Amino acid sequence: MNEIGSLLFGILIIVISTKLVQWYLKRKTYCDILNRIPGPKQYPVIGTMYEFFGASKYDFFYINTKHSKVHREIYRVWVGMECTVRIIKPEYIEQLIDSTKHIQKSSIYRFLLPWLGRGLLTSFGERWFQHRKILTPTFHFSILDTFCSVFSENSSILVDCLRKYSNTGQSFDVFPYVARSTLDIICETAMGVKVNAQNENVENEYVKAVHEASILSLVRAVKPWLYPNLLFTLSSTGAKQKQVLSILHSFTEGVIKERKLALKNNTTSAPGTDNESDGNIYGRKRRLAFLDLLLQANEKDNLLTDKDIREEVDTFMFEGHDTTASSIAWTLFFVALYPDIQDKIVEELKTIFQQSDREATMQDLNEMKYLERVIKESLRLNPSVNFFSRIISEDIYFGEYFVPKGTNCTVDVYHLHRNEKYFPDPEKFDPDRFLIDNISDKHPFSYIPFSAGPRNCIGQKFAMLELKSEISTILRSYKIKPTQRREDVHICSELVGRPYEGIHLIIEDRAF
Ligand code: HEM
Repeated sequence: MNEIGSLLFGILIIVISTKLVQWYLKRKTYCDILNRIPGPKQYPVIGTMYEFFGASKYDFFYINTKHSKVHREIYRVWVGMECTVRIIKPEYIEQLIDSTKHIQKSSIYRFLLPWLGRGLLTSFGERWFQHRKILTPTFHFSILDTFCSVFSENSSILVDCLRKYSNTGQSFDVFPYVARSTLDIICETAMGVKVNAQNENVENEYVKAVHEASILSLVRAVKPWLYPNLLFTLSSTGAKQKQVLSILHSFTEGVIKERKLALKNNTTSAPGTDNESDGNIYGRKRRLAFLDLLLQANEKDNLLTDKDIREEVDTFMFEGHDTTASSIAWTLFFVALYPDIQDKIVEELKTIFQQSDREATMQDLNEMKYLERVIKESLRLNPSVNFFSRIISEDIYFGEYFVPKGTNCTVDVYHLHRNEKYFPDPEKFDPDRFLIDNISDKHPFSYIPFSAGPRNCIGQKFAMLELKSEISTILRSYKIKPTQRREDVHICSELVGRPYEGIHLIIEDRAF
């Protein structure tokens, strides 16, 4: 090597070393700041991921949250080289989610992108704002009113599907039945198509694929070596995901295609069709499917592309059926465990329906105040969304702890709901915690099963009506009894917190 070559080589080494030192110092300062927040011991590169080594996917929830029992307000974990600050204190949660600044979901949601794309759950910025504005009217009170008959019809089909177990003493897992029913409901109400999943006797392919896609996203999240897309694509998890996504996307594409065709042939009650003016179709009030609004925005105003629609449909199909299925199953479990609470619900239903077997209307559902408290208490103890995450978009202080911009921050809903200050004897199932007099002195962010602030759950009113309709219809037909003890049913937190072993019930006909 001549002199110039050696000189250039020397300069290159100096530049690279300087950059490395700069990166190291910056990184060290960043890590030092975050390591002031308490949390488990971390190691270079792997961070605190060693906790997941050898664990089965069913342990994720308990590993993820075991530190919340020790650090009751805030702590940090390191997913490889990425820090996540977990917050449990209502005041910190309010700072994060009540603000319009920290609106972007955390980096963990990127694993949902192949499935849900940039739908409402995963998008941010102007795109999120525009889509939320387009979608909000679909959950208007007057539209929900027209959905109540769909809730009732599908709840009755669910009751029929369960009849074979009644008075037999045979225990069965109610979860798959409920999941098929909530899938039928979301398809019919939001998408305007009937898929009749409840008529199938086998596990529905779409429901099964949702389950698998949730697990695969989580498996990837705890294996940093699968983060690079290329490595993931080559892995067995990547291959499985490809297969599962093809089932999910063909299902939603089919739903969109069917609805588009129906709109074209004028066989629906969509806005802008001949049926719109009469306000009544097939003896029912006109229904405005969520998908119709999207298709309208696509056709008339060019606001949404075909891909945008597919992504929103995937998001709503997932958010709209898995969360509710889980909440219904958990609530049925609690109601089965506590017969006195079950009796009180039935008393309320007798007052409302006076022995009639008519369908529940919106007004009936609004009168189910005690059942509402039972559902709220169930969502407190086993929220279907146990955690959700954001990126800190501006430097923030949580109490004495500084968290720099760009850090992931997770809200631990499960442990928030067990704060003894707001929920004394937190493991006790007590629906009366939600009596008006008992909630007035609670921190507004101490109970957030549907999140809160600008990115709260858009479907929460829909969900509450659906839950009441399904649970009340079941209890008007059957007495339900548990076959598992509470301590034996574990949470399997994929994206939604499901009962790991299912919810096994015994049912008997009820003379209503
Ligand atoms: C018991 C049932 C439900 C629970 C517990 C629940 C809970 C939540 C929570 C906690 C979030 C915030 C998630 C996050 O920030 O990552 C959320 C968002 C969302 N939920 Fe729900 N949800 C339920 C039912 C539904 C239903 C029935 C629908 C649709 C029909 C729905 C649609 C959505 C959508 C689209 C978002 C994203 C909203 C946005 O970011 O603007 N959810 N839900």
